[in-house]
Amino acid sequence: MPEQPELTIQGWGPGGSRVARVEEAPDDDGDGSLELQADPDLSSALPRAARRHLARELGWTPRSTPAVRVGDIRLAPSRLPEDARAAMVALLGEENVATDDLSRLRRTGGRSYLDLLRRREGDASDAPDAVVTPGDTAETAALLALCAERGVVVVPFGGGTSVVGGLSGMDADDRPAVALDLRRMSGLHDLDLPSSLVTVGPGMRGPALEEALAPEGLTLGHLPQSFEFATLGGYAATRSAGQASTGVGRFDDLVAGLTLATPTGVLELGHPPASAAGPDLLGLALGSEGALGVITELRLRVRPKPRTTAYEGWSFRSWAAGLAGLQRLARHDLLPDVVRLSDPDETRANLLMAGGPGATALRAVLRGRGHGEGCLLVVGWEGLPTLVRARRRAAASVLREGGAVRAGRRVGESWRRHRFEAPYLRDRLLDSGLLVETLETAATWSALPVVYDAVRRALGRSLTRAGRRPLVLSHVSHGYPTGASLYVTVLADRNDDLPIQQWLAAKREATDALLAAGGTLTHHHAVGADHRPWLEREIGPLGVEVLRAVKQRLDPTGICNPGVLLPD
Ligand SMILES: Cc1cc2nc3c(=O)[nH]c(=O)nc-3n(C[C@H](O)[C@H](O)[C@H](O)COP(=O)(O)OP(=O)(O)OC[C@H]3O[C@@H](n4cnc5c(N)ncnc54)[C@H](O)[C@@H]3O)c2cc1C
Repeated sequence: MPEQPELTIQGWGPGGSRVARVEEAPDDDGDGSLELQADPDLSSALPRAARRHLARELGWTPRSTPAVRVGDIRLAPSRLPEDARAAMVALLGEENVATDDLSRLRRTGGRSYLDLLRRREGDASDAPDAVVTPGDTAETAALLALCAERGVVVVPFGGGTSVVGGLSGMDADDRPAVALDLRRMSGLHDLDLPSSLVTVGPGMRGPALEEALAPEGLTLGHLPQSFEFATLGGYAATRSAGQASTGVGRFDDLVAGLTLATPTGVLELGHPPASAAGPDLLGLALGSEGALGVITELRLRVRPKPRTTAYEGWSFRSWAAGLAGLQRLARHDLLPDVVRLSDPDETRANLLMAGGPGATALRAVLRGRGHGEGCLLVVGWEGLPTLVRARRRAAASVLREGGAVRAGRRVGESWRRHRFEAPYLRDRLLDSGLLVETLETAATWSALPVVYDAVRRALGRSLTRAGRRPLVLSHVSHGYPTGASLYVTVLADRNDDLPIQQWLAAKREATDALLAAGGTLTHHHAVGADHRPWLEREIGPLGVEVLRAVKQRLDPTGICNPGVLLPD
């Protein structure tokens, strides 16, 4: 298996060994799916109209707020006791127990706005004391037993793309901690073609799996925005959803079985194709975020690579009309594989960011049809040509009945081409004095409009400073018969004196508001450290007790990622 590129330390994209720079992004991989915007300068990363729009909406003047040099990031010496290190070396070999600064820095935290702020300000106080890389399930289980005996916290580390503080390693007892890096377990172990099942190591990333499946004409089809760097084990541990999850299913739906190594033994979970042997324990491991043990192998459902794809745009006069249109598609079982309805603010921002004559012409056409303040919907179908044609035709007639107007294939194809670029742009906006963060939830069709209003109001209230309001961009994606997820991107003029407190207050207000309105705490980002104060509101005190009891049985000394999932 070829080396997978390292994620840069202070932002997004592949990084060199010292400096985190977006110029190091690779070229297009040739199949048109990863056209990355590798531009270090905001003025060329964003069209002038989009910059003017941001400045006007946010009352923001771009200013230079660069990250400190990676070499200036503060890192405390490793606290791993020498005898524990020696025992780990005896188990894994010297080359698989690292305590040097760069290895530790590379495995520090994830990629939330707060993680990035800390690293950009030179703070790595949450760094692990060592990085260990076991090679298989047996070594992982032995390492967990060793750490339990010696009181060393273990934080499984996949791609490092958590956006909920999943890798913070917080521990009430402040014990030494190791990052358990899964990169040595990234092989394809078995392909059961008749059953459409593939067995893989958890450290493998999506692009490597897709590359390995391509010669067989197969695909997994899980495409989150973090696709380039996140791992398959990370997806399972966080219950991830990809951009085509409406069609192919969430990552939970793709896991047929897995192996979970815990400090007290190894669990083999899942029995494809299906089983009625009591409650499904596989569900306990999915979304367990390293708090119950380490996922060391996965059996995943794969499917034929689609023979045809069709992406296109539609426009609705209003957000309410757009939501009603999606609901109608869901009721008729006609939701496309990719579905993404932007609210008026996101629609305007996307068209301005796209820039160019095509986007300008489209805006004029939409204005002419009374959709000037409307909502763009991107839809995509994939599969056998006859099925794609039939589903597309049926969906088109339902959309038209709901007042939608076709906006053309270029809208859909353009979204598809640029869909992995936003995190690169985020780095440039962070360099220019902005707060940029996302949050997500899901709600039933009936609750969704209320949740949407509540989140926007809460963010507006919390982030308005001296009359300057934030810009809140939302879209609905991942449709279900009963509802959909809501994804929110927020931009605001950063409070340079108290940037962390500024976001913590906004996040608190928004989370309280979305829960009160009937949304879930998280649709696909997981609980991590950031959401755990609210978990009890979602699953109740007895639910939390049940999880605690399971953890107590599998991890009696509480060394498995104690900073996530369960409230203090
Ligand atoms: C720019 C960006 C875009 C994103 N887009 C999406 C998106 O579209 N959809 C989506 O679902 N998420 C998205 N995310 C969130 C993130 O990518 C997912 O949560 C992903 O599943 C994390 O995978 P990872 O390998 O990076 O895990 P990590 O970040 O390394 O770990 C995440 C959590 O899982 C635990 N863990 C990791 N591997 C294992 C294992 N093998 N066994 C046990 N526990 C483990 C870790 O301890 C941690 O608590 C995005 C994040 C970023 C930064």
